[in-house]
Amino acid sequence: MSQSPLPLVDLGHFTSGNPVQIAGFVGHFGRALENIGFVAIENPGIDPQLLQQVYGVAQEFFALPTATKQQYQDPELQGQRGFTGLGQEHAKNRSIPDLKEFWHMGPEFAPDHPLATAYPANVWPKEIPQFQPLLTQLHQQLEICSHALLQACSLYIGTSRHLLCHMTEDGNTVLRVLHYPQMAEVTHPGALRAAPHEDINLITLLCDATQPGLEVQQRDGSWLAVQLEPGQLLCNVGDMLQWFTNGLLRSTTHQVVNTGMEDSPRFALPYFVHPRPGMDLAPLASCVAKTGGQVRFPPITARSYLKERLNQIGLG
Ligand SMILES: O=C(O)CCC(=O)C(=O)O
Ligand SMILES: [Fe+2]
Repeated sequence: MSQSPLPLVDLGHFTSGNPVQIAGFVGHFGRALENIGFVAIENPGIDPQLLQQVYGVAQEFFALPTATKQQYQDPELQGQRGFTGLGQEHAKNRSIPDLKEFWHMGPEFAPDHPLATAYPANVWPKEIPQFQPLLTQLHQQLEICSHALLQACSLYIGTSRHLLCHMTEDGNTVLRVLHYPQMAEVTHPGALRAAPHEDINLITLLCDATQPGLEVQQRDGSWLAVQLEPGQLLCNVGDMLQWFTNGLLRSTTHQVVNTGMEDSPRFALPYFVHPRPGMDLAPLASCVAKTGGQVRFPPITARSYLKERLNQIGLG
């Protein structure tokens, strides 16, 4: 396992830099997504105090009795909103479930919005009144950050600056509050906190987790342990963006390891950016040109792609 750091870029150079800094950001960010698929972001615009408050309510929620948490697990929602307990999600082609439980929240729409009934409504734990406002605030800050990163990505892949943002407008973007319990609480031999997997969506933003454990697979197969500095955020490419860019940008395998019974509980906050369900993910011509001219993936809507992939991981 290697410890060399991931590429690091400063989002301030993109959002308030001069033209040279903007171009530098686009180049560094894009090349990192192309080479490793993961990049650390300095100055992501996420309030560190808010992040600590969110981890505080996450700790409070997951410390509730299992029966209380299960009130927020609706089998009809198949994990798309509210609580999902231990033993549910597993990586693709793997039967042993991951050692994690989580909470999902999605976008909120006004009742007269055309997509108001397209996604399940959010649910909120009544035991923790601050859960909803804090998560909603974090979701908003992450959305702003994701827009800047998607713009930089669009410029890098040679399309109009707003194309990827436009694709994600009213998409089913989900904030996941993850809890990996202390190992002594679980018994499944061979299970990992998160088995090797690739994310399904366009890009993922990962706030700094409360404990180490995340590892990214490098091109030579070795695992790189990721350790962010406080205030940094990770961005990685998901399979939908790899598809849409004809493989130019790399959806990299990653995992969360547990090293022993003494592991502390770990909390993490991935934000999975999704396109609108009707968007076609057929590879973009500019990316086909940059990847040798052969179209590698057929057209498919984000809706069909997601449905198939959720089925493969026990959430569909
Ligand atoms: O816990 C982490 O740091 C990463 C989680 C992750 O990769 C996922 O939920 O897809
Ligand atoms: Fe992931």
